[in-house]
Parts: sequence; C-alpha cells; structure tokens
Amino acid sequence: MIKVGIVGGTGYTGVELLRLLTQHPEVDVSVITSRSEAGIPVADMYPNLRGHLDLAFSEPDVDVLGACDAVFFATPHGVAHALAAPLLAQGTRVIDLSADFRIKDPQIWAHWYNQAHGAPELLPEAVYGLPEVNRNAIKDARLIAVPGCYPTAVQLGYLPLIRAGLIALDSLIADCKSGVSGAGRGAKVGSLLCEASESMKAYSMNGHRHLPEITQGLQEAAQSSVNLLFMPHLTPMIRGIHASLYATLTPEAQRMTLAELQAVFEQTYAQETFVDVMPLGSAPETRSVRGSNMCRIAVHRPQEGAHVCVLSVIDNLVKGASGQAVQNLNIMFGFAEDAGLKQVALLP
Ligand SMILES: NC(=O)C1=CN([C@@H]2O[C@H](COP(=O)(O)OP(=O)(O)OC[C@H]3O[C@@H](n4cnc5c(N)ncnc54)[C@H](OP(=O)(O)O)[C@@H]3O)[C@@H](O)[C@H]2O)C=CC1
Ligand SMILES: CC(=O)N[C@@H](CCC(=O)OP(=O)(O)O)C(=O)O
Repeated sequence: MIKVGIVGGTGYTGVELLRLLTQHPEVDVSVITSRSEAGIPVADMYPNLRGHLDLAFSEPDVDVLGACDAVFFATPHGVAHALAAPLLAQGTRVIDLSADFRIKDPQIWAHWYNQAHGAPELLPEAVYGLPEVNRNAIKDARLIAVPGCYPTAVQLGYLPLIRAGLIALDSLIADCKSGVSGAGRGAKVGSLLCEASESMKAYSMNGHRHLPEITQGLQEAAQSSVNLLFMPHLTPMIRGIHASLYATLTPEAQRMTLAELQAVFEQTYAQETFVDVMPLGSAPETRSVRGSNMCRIAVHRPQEGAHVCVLSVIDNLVKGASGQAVQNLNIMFGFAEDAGLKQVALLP
C-alpha cells in the first residue's frame, strides 16, 4: 500500500478523488486538507463517504504531506506552484489537477491565467498527464500536470486524425458543452439552479484558457502549427463534457471511406482501456460515461462530404480530472492502470 495525500479536499475534484481512492486496492489516503474545514470529519461533509473513510480535514502542512508517497493537488491555480517544490524535495511525487504545470511556456500561462507563473523552474520536468499520449514519460515522472476536462475530450477526439495526417490543420472547430460541476463547488451566480437549469449558453466566446492547452497538445502531435476555434457552452447537467469536433479532410483523406476512417480510430485506441471507439453511426451520450473514467468516441462524415465530425464524451470529474489523476498514479507506481477505476457508468 502507498500513502497518499490530497490538498484541497472540499472541492468537487477532491471529493471525487476520495470516491475513487477509497475503492483503490493499493492506496491508503492518509491526509486530506482544507483550511476552512480543518478538524471536521470528511464524511460529515460528504455523506456518500460514510463507512468508507475515517479521516478529518487538516490544515495543509508540508511536513505531514511530505510523509506521503504521492500528493494530489485539487486546488485553484497557483497553489501547487508554491507547494510542489518542497514536496518533491522530500521525495513525494506530485499529481496536480490544476493548470499550474500544463502549459510549457510560463509567459503564455501568465497571459491566460492573469498572474505570474510561480514555479517556472519546475516546468521542464512536469509531464502532461494524458496517458494515451505520454504513458512512458508518466512512468518516471515526479510531477504530473493532469489535463483539463475540455482538453482531454478534444485531444482524444482529434489525435487519431492528426497523427495520421488526415485533416487540414487550419480547419479545426471544437464545439464543446460542459456540465455545471466543471465550474467547481464555490458559490457563483452562474451555477445557481435558476440560472443554469433549463437553459444553455456559450461562454468565453473570445478565448478560453483551455485554448492554449489544447493547441499545445495538438501541435505536439502534428509537429506543426494548428489553428483551432474552441467554443465552450454551459449545459444543464451536473457532470459531463460533450465535444463535437469538426475539420476538413485533406484531399487524400476525402478519398477514404468512412469505414477506413473508423479503422484509424480503432487502431489508434485498440490497446487503450479508457477510450471506447463506438460502432459506426453512434452518438455517444454523456450519461454513458457518468461516474466512469471512459472517453467514448464516434467518427462521422456527414453527407460523405469534405468534413469529418468526431463526437467525444467524458465525465469532467473523472476522465476530465480525478479519474485521470488516479490513472496517472497507477502508471507512476506500476499498479494495474485500471486499479480503482473499474466503475461502470451510472445509467440512466
Ligand atoms: N471541476 C472540474 O470539472 C475540474 C476542475 N479542475 C481543476 O481542479 C482544481 C480543483 O477544482 P474543484 O474541485 O472544482 O475545487 P474548488 O476550486 O471548488 O476547491 C478548491 C479546494 O482547494 C482548497 N484551497 C483553496 N485555496 C487553497 C490554498 N491557497 N491552499 C491550500 N488549499 C486551498 C479549498 O479548501 P480550503 O480553502 O478550505 O483550504 C478547496 O478544498 C481546480 O484547479 C480546477 O480548475 C480540473 C478539471 C476539471
Ligand atoms: C463549466 C465550467 O465553468 N468549466 C470550467 C472548466 C473546467 C475546469 O475546471 O478546468 P481546469 O482544470 O482547467 O480549471 C471553465 O470553463 O472554466
């Protein structure tokens, strides 16, 4: 058994980590921090954990956390910048669910996150924790930047086409929908029931902070520049990301049949436990992944025209955050990659 800690246990990704880790055969959660709830039993705040976890929130303390084999950060941006270095120095591996180490250029990070980067010296060793792309680097990493929710759904959808050189790289449009839990647990007017239910709207139309993260990943895969239009929407559901991903097929790819495009996706993800390429003609639903670490994908070519449309769904709190974080932990410590992640999605 390894000992793990969680910094920021009261948010949705923190409690989702606990839901998964209490079922993990190789992990003992020994510390969970909250400054505002220190001393309160975790199961008093989250009754779904009653009978599964006998632990109270505590103040973040670097020495206590440093006794863990790994520490997850489920905190707002900027917190891991300050605490990662002292933990790494004590030999503790760090898995950060925030965006602190996702973007390789600290100036680009500062532009999109409106603050100076607090630990640029750690960026060279931080590994972007998308296992379907970086599994080998994750094995040896000390510091993982867990991808954001939209970036996970969008990259997994586009990667097979980009790797195979099948789409024009200046033609990408990602039309994405998120459930409200993506905005976190903090009180915000836009997350109120009367504001978010029975309605849907676009936001960050002129640029969302996930744009540079997605572009960085797609450009790495393409080894060339990529032009992406990314439009996020808030939808009246609690969990889920639905990404409709469009692109123009290259002239050569337009000579391929849909079945051949489907085969590209099936081959790319044949060995991946957590990516399900659905049969031709499928429309993946967010509820088919709710509570599970799966990404379900379907590829379409409407009217057999010049455009491809990939549909990609994940649960923002699982494959989009805490489940992917546990998948990284499993790879780092040599556990079965699906340890603690065998949940079947909750449907209906
Ligand atoms: N919600 C989602 O779908 C996704 C979220 N993420 C990212 O995961 C991270 C966590 O998000 P979410 O779960 O929504 O959490 P919240 O932002 O709602 O909660 C943050 C947690 O961090 C703690 N915290 C805040 N400030 C500090 C600090 N300075 N030092 C130590 N602890 C602190 C809080 O507890 P306290 O203040 O009591 O200490 C709280 O437990 C964010 O970076 C978010 O962007 C990533 C992917 C998806
Ligand atoms: C619905 C909603 O508000 N979603 C969040 C994204 C989810 C998230 O928290 O992503 P990070 O991990 O990059 O912070 C947003 O658009 O800001």
